[in-house]
Amino acid sequence: MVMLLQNQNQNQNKPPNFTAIPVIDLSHPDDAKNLIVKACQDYGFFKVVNHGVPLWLVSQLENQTMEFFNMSQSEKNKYCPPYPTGYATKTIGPNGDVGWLEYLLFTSNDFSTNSKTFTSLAKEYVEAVKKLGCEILELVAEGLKIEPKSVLSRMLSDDKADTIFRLNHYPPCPDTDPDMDHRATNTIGFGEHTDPHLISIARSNTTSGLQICLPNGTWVGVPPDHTSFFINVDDMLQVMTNGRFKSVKHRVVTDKLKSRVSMIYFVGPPLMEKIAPLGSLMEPGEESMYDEFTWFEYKSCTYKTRLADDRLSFFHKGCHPLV
Ligand SMILES: C=C1C[C@]23C[C@@]1(O)CC[C@H]2[C@@]12CC[C@H](O)[C@@](C)(C(=O)O1)[C@H]2[C@@H]3C(=O)O
Ligand SMILES: O=C(O)CCC(=O)C(=O)O
Ligand SMILES: [Fe+2]
Repeated sequence: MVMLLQNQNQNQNKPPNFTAIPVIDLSHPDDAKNLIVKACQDYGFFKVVNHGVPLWLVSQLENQTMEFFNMSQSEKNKYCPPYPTGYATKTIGPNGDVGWLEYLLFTSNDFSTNSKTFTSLAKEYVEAVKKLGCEILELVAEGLKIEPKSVLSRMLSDDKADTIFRLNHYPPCPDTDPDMDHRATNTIGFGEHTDPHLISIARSNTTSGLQICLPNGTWVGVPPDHTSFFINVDDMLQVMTNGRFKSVKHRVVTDKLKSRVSMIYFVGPPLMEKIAPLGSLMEPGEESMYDEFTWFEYKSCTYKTRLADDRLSFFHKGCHPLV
């Protein structure tokens, strides 16, 4: 893959690893519900183990995904239907963002590529991850002590849930930056952003690269763990918890020698779902930080902005969205 990414070599001086990452064991739901809420408040980010998604499924889908990305560029380009679904390289979104990656993006349950095996594995994986998403959203409601416990998970179990499945491939990037005196620099694979949805459920192979921003503004590296899932709090969950949970800012840097592959399932509500802080969560006299809007309105705004833009700021009480 030939890539020319001008001004993309940023010195991200390898940050320290996030050693305090909350690890939630889903085989102990009573502990898990409280630990999840704490993790969402403290970092907007946590890792789940004993998640119930079969590891054979995960690794077979990863192999199939690599088979796709290992095809010739001209073969892959056949899978570039009109944005936002299908295969793309370098460009992220419609507004000029670029990264050192290629990816497949599926916005429906149709995972068609050249391989029937890929299609059926992707279907099975997404079903399993959807189940995991419902379980996590139920635990969030239970941990927050709000009823019914399906108050969040119902948006995902709804047939009209607006989800995205994304497979990212970051080829090795042998960068050297003459301005940096040949010190190691890292090229941006996926620039910093928050995810717009409710939660994102992500995993990767054993190559590092994912970094998150802690509430004090420090960037930390997330040590890869190919058998676990990493959960991000996204913008919609920040709104629905009236800011108690923080949508986590994250980015991906490339590796000089190893390729990285990640699979992310973005859990979005039905397009016409009205999004506002949950009434059952609000303390007496607590003011809503956001005006009510639909997920469709937020999503439309998302696609009019750049990756690093603070999209939520347009929806703060009294601000006028770009719709
Ligand atoms: C630059 C962009 C890409 C993005 C849409 C956007 O205009 C801003 C948000 C981006 C993001 C981040 C999370 C997901 O990867 C994604 C699919 C999403 O819903 O919002 C991407 C969008 C994209 O790649 O199309
Ligand atoms: O590749 C990753 O681990 C994260 C990519 C990402 O943030 C995204 O696709 O929204
Ligand atoms: Fe993301």
